[in-house]
Amino acid sequence: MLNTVYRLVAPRTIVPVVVSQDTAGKVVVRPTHLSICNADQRYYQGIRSKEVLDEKLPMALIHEGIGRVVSDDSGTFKPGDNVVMLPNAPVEKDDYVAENYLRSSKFCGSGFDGFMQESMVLPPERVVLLPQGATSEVAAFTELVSVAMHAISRFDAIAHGRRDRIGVWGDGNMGYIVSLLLRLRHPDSKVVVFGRNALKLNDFTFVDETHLVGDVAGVQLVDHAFECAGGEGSVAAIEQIIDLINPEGTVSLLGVSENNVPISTRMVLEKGLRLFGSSRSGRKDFEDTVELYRERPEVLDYLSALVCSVNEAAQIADISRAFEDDIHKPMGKTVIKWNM
Ligand SMILES: NC(=O)C1=CN([C@@H]2O[C@H](COP(=O)(O)OP(=O)(O)OC[C@H]3O[C@@H](n4cnc5c(N)ncnc54)[C@H](OP(=O)(O)O)[C@@H]3O)[C@@H](O)[C@H]2O)C=CC1
Ligand SMILES: O=C(CO)[C@H](O)[C@H](O)COP(=O)(O)O
Ligand SMILES: [Zn+2]
Repeated sequence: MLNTVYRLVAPRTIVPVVVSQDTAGKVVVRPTHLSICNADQRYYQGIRSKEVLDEKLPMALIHEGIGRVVSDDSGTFKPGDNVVMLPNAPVEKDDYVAENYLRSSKFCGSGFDGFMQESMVLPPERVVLLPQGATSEVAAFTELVSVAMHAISRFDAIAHGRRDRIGVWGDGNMGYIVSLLLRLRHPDSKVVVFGRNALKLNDFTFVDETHLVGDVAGVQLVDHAFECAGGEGSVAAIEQIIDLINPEGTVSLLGVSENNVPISTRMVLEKGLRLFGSSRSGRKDFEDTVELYRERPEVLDYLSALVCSVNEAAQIADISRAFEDDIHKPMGKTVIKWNM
């Protein structure tokens, strides 16, 4: 099959390339709704180092997206099925290391072509059926929800059992989704969010407390914490977490930083903290996320608060405009209605 792939060849420069792809045993999915992640912006704007850009470009961006099945040579899906596409492609199995941590796995939009393609040709294991009625604009960023699901599952396995107060640092998309899933998964815990923007914190209607990071005097310590700030914000967030967490607490790190983050290891030692990182997600996390949409459809309503804009893309200029608009958005996710 001939397929057009829209690759970033240099910062802010996207070109179409026609490639031939083998569809034997594969599902052909026409992307319908894509969503931009901060990781895409780091490539689009050329924020990554020259070495990384030289190594990874040209590459089609985007690893958050859904689509409609066109054909399936494996017989797993029917034409017309609405599905979420999984960006992680493991090439081996390990008894201890999850698929998203295996160094051999291929991740769409990070070294391998992402979803900015006319059609995606995927093995059936990299496709999950969406429930009927799942709002497309929200389902578009299911991958981000699955990352939060993954981090919370790891937290559940690692953190000690006193979970009276769980702190979440970051008032953006990741902070919102982690807080929402914590609320559902740990209804008896108090979810306490720390952010930099009063306006964004107003949207966290389902949590117990919100605090501006500059105004934490008298705030009760938390038992465990999630860092969802990323970028330069990670430095201050991790410093404050170490200050405001009880001894033997667990800190889940989710924010991606371009530069190394200095950490007060003295206090990590003195408090006996456990810091663990989580990156990306695996098939089980996608299945759990879709199951959550099915069982608790109100989650989709809460997530819809994150849809900042839906931009239709029918030509390359539209894709560039969506990326440029995303840079200046006040909050939330930029969704692209993909008509390429
Ligand atoms: N681990 C993984 O697999 C994944 C990681 N990420 C990463 O997670 C991070 C967050 O992503 P996302 O939520 O979409 O980004 P957003 O920009 O939407 O959110 C980050 C938020 O954190 C706020 N912030 C900055 N500094 C602090 C601080 N010290 N304390 C509390 N809040 C702070 C920012 O405020 P302000 O805007 O005012 O600076 C902003 O509102 C990014 O680094 C992203 O790359 C994303 C997807 C998956
Ligand atoms: O967004 C993400 C997953 O959803 C991760 O941040 C992303 O995979 C990191 O990749 P890269 O090394 O290319 O920045
Ligand atoms: Zn991402």
